[in-house]
Amino acid sequence: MDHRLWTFFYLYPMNQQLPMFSGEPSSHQVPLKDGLLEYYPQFFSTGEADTLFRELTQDIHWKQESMKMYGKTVLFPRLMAWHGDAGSAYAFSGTTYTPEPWTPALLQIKEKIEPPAGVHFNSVLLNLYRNGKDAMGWHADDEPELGANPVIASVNFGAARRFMLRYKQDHTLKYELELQHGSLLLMKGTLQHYWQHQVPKTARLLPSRINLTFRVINP
Ligand SMILES: O=C(O)CCC(=O)C(=O)O
Ligand SMILES: [Fe+2]
Repeated sequence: MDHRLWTFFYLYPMNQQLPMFSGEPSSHQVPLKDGLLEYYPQFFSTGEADTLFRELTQDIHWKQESMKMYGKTVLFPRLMAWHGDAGSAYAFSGTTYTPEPWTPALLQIKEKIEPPAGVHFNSVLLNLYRNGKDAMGWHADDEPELGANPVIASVNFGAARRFMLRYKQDHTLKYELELQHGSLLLMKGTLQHYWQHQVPKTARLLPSRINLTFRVINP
């Protein structure tokens, strides 16, 4: 099927509140060219998501990190934190991050997402987007320590934001969804080889949003 048709087909039901008749949260498979997304709009109940959002906002030591670009120090337009098993150090944009230990809230989330993800995660990168001006530019999660075809589990709390994907070799091939409060997005297969993703800035006045990407870091 034409890719734009897929986009329309999947985007429509994704924003609906689907009734859940079984105990399992419902999900949508998005079979992209050379990659796979699986979206669970209401993976956490609203009550659970509200509590986790509050706990993470308060308990994480959020920091504005910087990176060197063309000899200049540039602040990332968001706050970040890195948690995980001791020994899962992670190099990102020229800096090596040593993880803080797991907190009860992080362990609670990790235990709940591991069955659908089918892997045991040893680390999580946290990003706090303070308002619509905070963002993340185009990139792929393709650092060598993530291995060839990583499963990355992205968990979202707070303001809903656009999550855009583009095919690396043909930017007209695109997909986009709005990541909701309490949702889980699994990125799988060869997605990180062939696709980039971003969370764009918006002029809309938005409250804060927390995204967690659970990862398996190979030593
Ligand atoms: O905030 C998001 O939804 C994306 C986060 C992301 O791409 C990353 O942490 O690598
Ligand atoms: Fe990413």
